[in-house]
Amino acid sequence: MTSAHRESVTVRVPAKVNLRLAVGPPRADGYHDLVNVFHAVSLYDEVSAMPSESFSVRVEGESAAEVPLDDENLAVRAARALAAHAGVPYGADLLIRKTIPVAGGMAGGSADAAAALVACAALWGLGLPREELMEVAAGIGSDVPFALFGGTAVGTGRGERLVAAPAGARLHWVFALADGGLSAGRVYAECDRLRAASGERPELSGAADDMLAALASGDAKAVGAAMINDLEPAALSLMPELARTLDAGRDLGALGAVVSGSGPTCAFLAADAAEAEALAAGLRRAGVCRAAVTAHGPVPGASIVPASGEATA
Ligand SMILES: C[C@@](CO)(OP(=O)(O)O)[C@H](O)COP(=O)(O)OP(=O)(O)OC[C@H]1O[C@@H](n2ccc(N)nc2=O)[C@H](O)[C@@H]1O
Ligand SMILES: Nc1ncnc2c1ncn2[C@@H]1O[C@H](COP(=O)(O)OP(=O)(O)O)[C@@H](O)[C@H]1O
Repeated sequence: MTSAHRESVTVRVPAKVNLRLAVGPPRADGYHDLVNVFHAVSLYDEVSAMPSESFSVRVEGESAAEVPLDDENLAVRAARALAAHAGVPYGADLLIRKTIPVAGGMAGGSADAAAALVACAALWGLGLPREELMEVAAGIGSDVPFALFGGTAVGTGRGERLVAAPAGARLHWVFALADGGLSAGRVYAECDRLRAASGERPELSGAADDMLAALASGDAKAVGAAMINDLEPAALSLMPELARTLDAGRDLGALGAVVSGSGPTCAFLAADAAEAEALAAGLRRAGVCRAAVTAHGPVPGASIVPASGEATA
């Protein structure tokens, strides 16, 4: 491996929460059209890429055992896809330091894929514009482009077509982590099943209007009131115990309480950092979650961590 421009590149990448997730009817390709207001939060994974002639991955962190180490790993899939896209013969040894809950509805695997794209593009000296990385990202998974994009954004199509949303004020969050995970595919299928049984007809037009107005106003209370996740009934149907967690957060004064994406992590909005800490402590005391962590948003998407001595990456 002689052509790599660096010894190693490390990228920090945020988790997401869905501030508004509107789900349309199932499409012919098995996916659903969405209006998906993504919001990047300060809960991060780190992915380092080292030069190699082949592709491999190691994972460190509390939930490392739940992450696949073969080609099913989304970071490996992303690195391979980038090499194929750019037509380069390089490989990479990837190291993932995992903090984002696995299968938790916070897009940790997608985040790692986005981080691997940024890390390998730099490691291999590809000089690709972000837009081109976004195209490769969309081929890996619906949530991968947002992990590159960061901030707050509205995703349409499968969630991969992104437009930045008004920045608004800094938002303070508590995430209640659950035991076990939920598969996104299973939760979408359960959503379809519940809707078929009730005759509900989903409507995407204008679905994010209330949330976008609330974000633009900078009023956290309005944001909390506009938080709606169409996948929540399906996640609650598959994991009924989450209702207790959501109720506990509401009783503790959360401005908004939703299941994050396909779950089972529950997201609570607090008025400020101190209220978020108090809410997290209350959830722990109530014994309604495996762990409760605080974070803020919006934060930038996948970004290179400057090596020591480097001013910028
Ligand atoms: C629900 C969301 C909300 O942001 O995220 P998570 O909460 O899982 O992180 C996403 O839509 C998940 O995105 P992601 O996890 O990248 O999904 P993909 O790998 O593309 O697809 C996994 C499966 O989810 C279903 N799927 C996904 C996206 C979409 N717009 N419609 C779907 O029906 C399909 O059954 C697909 O086979
Ligand atoms: N790098 C990765 N990190 C986490 N999960 C991964 C990764 N690569 C593949 N996966 C697989 O993707 C599934 C969904 O993971 P994740 O993205 O964490 O959840 P979610 O889609 O709920 O946000 C996991 O159960 C795991 O099998």
